Amino acid sequence: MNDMRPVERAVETKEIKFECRDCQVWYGDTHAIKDVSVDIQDKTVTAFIGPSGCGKSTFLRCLNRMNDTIDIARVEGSFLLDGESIYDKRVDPVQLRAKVGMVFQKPNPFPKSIYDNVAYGPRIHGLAKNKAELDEIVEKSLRRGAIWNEVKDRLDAPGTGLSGGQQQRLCIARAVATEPEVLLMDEPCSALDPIATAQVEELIDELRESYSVVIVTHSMQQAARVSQKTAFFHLGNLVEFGETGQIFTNPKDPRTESYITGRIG
Ligand SMILES: Nc1ncnc2c1ncn2[C@@H]1O[C@H](COP(=O)(O)OP(=O)(O)OP(=O)(O)O)[C@@H](O)[C@H]1O
Repeated sequence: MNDMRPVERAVETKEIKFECRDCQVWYGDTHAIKDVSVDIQDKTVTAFIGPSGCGKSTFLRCLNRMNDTIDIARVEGSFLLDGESIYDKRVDPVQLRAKVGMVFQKPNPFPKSIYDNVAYGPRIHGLAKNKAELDEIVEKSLRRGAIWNEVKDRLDAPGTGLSGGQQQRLCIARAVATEPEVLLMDEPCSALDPIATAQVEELIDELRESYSVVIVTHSMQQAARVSQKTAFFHLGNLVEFGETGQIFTNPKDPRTESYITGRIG
């Protein structure tokens, strides 16, 4: 039979990496995150946007238990990574942070060589059996961080001697060296010039092929350029979450519209 019906295109379904439900965070009496529920997909860049103090970084830090390090912070709700609670008593936060890596606003290489910056995580997690394997991990990670060509001849030089943009790519290489599944980035370009920012944005787009990436950004242009999903936070609430294109062109909530058109922020 000559079947002329159009071939149905496979719908691209991405796995849910993080399933967050009814999440709350308090700092003492300050209710910083109010009843937030969101699904974060694998192999996707998700941007968290919103005015200063709305809770973007607080929520990001919940995803690898960085708020545990803040005495007055209290976290409630369900945070499931691949279906398992990351706040379960059996979960070791150090192991969790190898799986859910983080890159900070200000590049923060250790006061060690470029090589040792990247080798640090694999060493403490016992990921290499010998020096040759470690060398391989370091090279692969620096390549993923899109900085290998710039540093391959000076791996023993201090990481702190690199330019700001190179330091940030070194920190990304360090974060991917432990083979994480999720990469959290808290305003990773805010200390970088436009050229270094463009390099890191390009890198984020490549990292999406392997990881689930969550980025906090103050730049709506950046969110629009690098992310496929966007979450808009306001006063601790997750006001709107959806496809980045929809959030920026056809927001459903008037608060989102006010923010993206520059009326609040
Ligand atoms: N360590 C802390 N101790 C006490 N309060 C905190 C702490 N960190 C954040 N807060 C408060 O929690 C709320 C949310 O802050 P958070 O830093 O998560 O917001 P943000 O959206 O990331 O802001 P920004 O864009 O300015 O970085 C704010 O009211 C802030 O003052």
